Amino acid sequence: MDLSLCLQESLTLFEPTRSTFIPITLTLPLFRNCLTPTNGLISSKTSHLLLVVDSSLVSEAVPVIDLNDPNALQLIGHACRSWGVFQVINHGIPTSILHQTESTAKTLFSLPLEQKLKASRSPDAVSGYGLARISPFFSKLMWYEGFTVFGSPLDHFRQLWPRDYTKHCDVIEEYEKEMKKLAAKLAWLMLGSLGITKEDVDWAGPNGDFADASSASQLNYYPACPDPDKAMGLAAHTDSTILTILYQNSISGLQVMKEGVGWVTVPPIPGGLVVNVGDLLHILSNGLYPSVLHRAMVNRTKHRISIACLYGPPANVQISPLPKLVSPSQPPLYRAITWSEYLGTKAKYFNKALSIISSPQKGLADVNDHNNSVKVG
Ligand SMILES: C=C1C[C@]23C[C@@]1(O)CC[C@H]2[C@@]12CCC[C@@](C)(C(=O)O1)[C@H]2[C@@H]3C(=O)O
Ligand SMILES: O=C(O)CCC(=O)C(=O)O
Ligand SMILES: [Fe+2]
Repeated sequence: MDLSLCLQESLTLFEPTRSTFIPITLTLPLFRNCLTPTNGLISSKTSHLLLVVDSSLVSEAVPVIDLNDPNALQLIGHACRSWGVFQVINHGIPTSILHQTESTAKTLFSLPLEQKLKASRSPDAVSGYGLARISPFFSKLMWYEGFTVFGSPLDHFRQLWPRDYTKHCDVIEEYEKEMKKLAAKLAWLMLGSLGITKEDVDWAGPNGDFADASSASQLNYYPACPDPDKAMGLAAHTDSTILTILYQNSISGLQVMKEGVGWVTVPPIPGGLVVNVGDLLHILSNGLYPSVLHRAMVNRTKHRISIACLYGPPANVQISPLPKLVSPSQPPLYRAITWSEYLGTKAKYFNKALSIISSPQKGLADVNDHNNSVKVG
C-alpha cells in the first residue's frame, strides 16, 4: 500500500496509519529544483511537499510518541500491543541530568579494571559491577560491562572514587528521582490504555503515585569492537520489570524483535528515551502487552553507553493478571509472584521464566521455593 505523507521542513514524518513518527534524513532543500512526477518544479519557495512513499521503503519503525500529544494514551496502547516498545519525546527529563549520568557512567567504565573490580557485584546481590546477569546462559562472553545501582550507591562509589564519590552519588540520586517520576507516569499511561484505573491497583498507594515502587539503575557499556559481526553486546532478552526506560547515547545498537519482521534497530533520537514493556507488565496485562525481546549490538569504532531505569513494583507485592483483564473467556495466564521471586526464577531459568509461572501450575515443582528469590528490598 502506498502512503501519502506530508513533509514539512522537519526531520520526522508522521505516518497516520500506524500513528508513528518516522525519522528521515532527507530535508526539503534536497528536493529543491527537482521535477515532480507530474513535471512540476519544486522551487526554493516550496514549503510543503506531498510525498508518496512506498511502505516497503519506510518498513517498520518503532513508534515515537510525544507525551504532550493529546492522543498519547491511545498511541501508547497501540505501541504496547503491537511492538512492546516505543520512544518518548517531551518526557520532561532535563537533558542535563541524562548527560551528567552518561558522564558518570563513562568515568566509571574508564577506571582501571582492578578499581572497578573493587565494586564487583557479589553473587546473590543486585548492585555492583560485572558481566550481564544473563551471561551464564551463553557460551560466548558478551562485549559488555555493566554496573547496577539498587538502593544507595554510596558503598560501591566510595570504593570506585575514594575522593569524589559524593558528586557521582548526587548525579545518580537526581537521575533516579526524575526517572521514577517519569516511570510512574508511563506506568499509568500504559495501564490506563488497558482501562486500568488507580482503584484497580492496590499497591499503587493512597495517591496512586506508586510511591513504594522499586527501581534499579543499570549503566551499560559496550566498548568499540574490531569485529562487530562476530560479537554481541547484550544477548537477546526481555526485562524482568514492569517497564524499562532506556537512555542511549548517539551510537545506535539497540534492536527489538518484531513479529513477522525480525530485528529492528531503535535509532537514538535527540532528546528521546526508549520505553519497553517488561515481563511484569506482561503478567499484569494477562498477556495483552507482551514483553519485548531485545538485544544490543556493538560498534567497530565507537564505544556505546546506555542507561536503563528498571522499574518494578514494591519488592514483596504479589503481581498477577489484573482482575479487570481476567474473565471466563480470558482466564489468568500466570500465577501470582513477587518481583524478587520473579528475578530468582529468571536467574535460574532465563527465557523460560514466564512459561514456568504460567497457570495452571505448569511450572517445575521447586519454582515456588523461596531459595529462588533475589533480594530487591
Ligand atoms: C532488576 C534486575 C533486572 C536485571 C537483573 C536485575 O537484578 C539487575 C540487572 C538487570 C539486567 C540489566 C541488563 C539486562 C538483564 C537481562 C541483565 O542481565 O541484568 C537485566 C535483568 C533482567 O531484567 O532480568
Ligand atoms: O544497551 C541497550 O541498548 C540495551 C540495554 C538493555 O537491554 C538493558 O539494560 O536491559
Ligand atoms: Fe534489557
